[in-house]
Amino acid sequence: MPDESPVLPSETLRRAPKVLLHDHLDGGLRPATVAELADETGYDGLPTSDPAELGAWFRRAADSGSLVSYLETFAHTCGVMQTEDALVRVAAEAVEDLAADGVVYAEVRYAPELFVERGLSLDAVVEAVQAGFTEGTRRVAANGGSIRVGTLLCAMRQHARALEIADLAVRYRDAGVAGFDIAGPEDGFPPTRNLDAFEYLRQNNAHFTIHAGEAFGLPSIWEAIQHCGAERLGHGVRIAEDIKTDADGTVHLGRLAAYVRDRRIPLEICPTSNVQTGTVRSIAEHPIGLLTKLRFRVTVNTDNRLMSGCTMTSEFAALHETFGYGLDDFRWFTINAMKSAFIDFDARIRLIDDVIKPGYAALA
Ligand SMILES: O=c1[nH]cnc2c1ncn2[C@H]1C[C@H](O)[C@@H](CO)O1
Ligand SMILES: [Zn+2]
Repeated sequence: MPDESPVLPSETLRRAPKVLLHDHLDGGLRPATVAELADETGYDGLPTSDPAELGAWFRRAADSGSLVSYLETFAHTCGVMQTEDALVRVAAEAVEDLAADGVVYAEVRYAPELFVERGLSLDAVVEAVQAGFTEGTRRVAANGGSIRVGTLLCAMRQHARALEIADLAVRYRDAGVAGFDIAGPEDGFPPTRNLDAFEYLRQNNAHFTIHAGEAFGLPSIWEAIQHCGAERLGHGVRIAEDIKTDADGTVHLGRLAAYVRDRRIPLEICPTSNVQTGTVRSIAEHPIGLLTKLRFRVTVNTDNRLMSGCTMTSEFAALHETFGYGLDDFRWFTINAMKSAFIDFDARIRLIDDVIKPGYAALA
């Protein structure tokens, strides 16, 4: 770890090409958009309509120390995302915000089943979000930028619609849906409740990740990989519980941790979110330091930009400040993420060779 590395200005980190695999659409709205959509759609549940106060409120409420209370504020973002117009707007703005943050490839996820309260069909939800991503990508290109966005469809663990959502992901895979995920409360909702969905996805050669090893420990990670067949782990941070370090610094990997590392299973690490949900006490104590040193396939992600008040740039800045990571480390996280994306191999290689490597070389 390059402790003596020079201080990297935030603008350098912003310009560095970044790849984001774990970002929730309903966790990344602009506060002003939440307020305006509430007004337009007649949603009256917000604590305030002032954008600055609203942004601060979301962050405070998410600093909750538990995943279950962290998830409570999504009722408000989902509350204002119940029309096609709202979904198009939120999706288009997400792409603009990610591009402004220096993200060159993103997989943005959401649960279609949360946007049907006012009568939209699941298909209409997916089509509206895809239209928004297309519009956002067009606006970025019109401003001289470039970004590619893929979609992951989530099923909520506490509902019983995973097979239906898996089918939706397969049906829309040629329209921009790159994969599937399960999200929501982890404790009490093991991933094996959705085995039929994972079986269906595997039969259809479709990709999926699973939120696991955030609010629940090793059994959740083990089930996600060995029973369900997850290709990546959403968070996966509690794999550190299977790693022991002796007083003399010798490290021992348990069988599950060794398997995750040997198979290069990507960890979608979201440092700030993990502090907010109480998964870890602080960024300084975050196992990303150990996992990176041990060369797990670590990726860095935002999770929920609104609730965490973060961006990819700010997550990189926090890691730079806390662990002394420099551009070589950020390039490594970025290439790890690009290799782990759910788009085709040729496209991943092209982004690595034509965008990421030259982008870091230009900063060096
Ligand atoms: O970190 C998370 N863990 C589990 N579920 C989450 C996390 N962040 C967001 N979600 C939930 C809330 C959203 O409504 C849902 C789909 O984006 O996923
Ligand atoms: Zn998440």
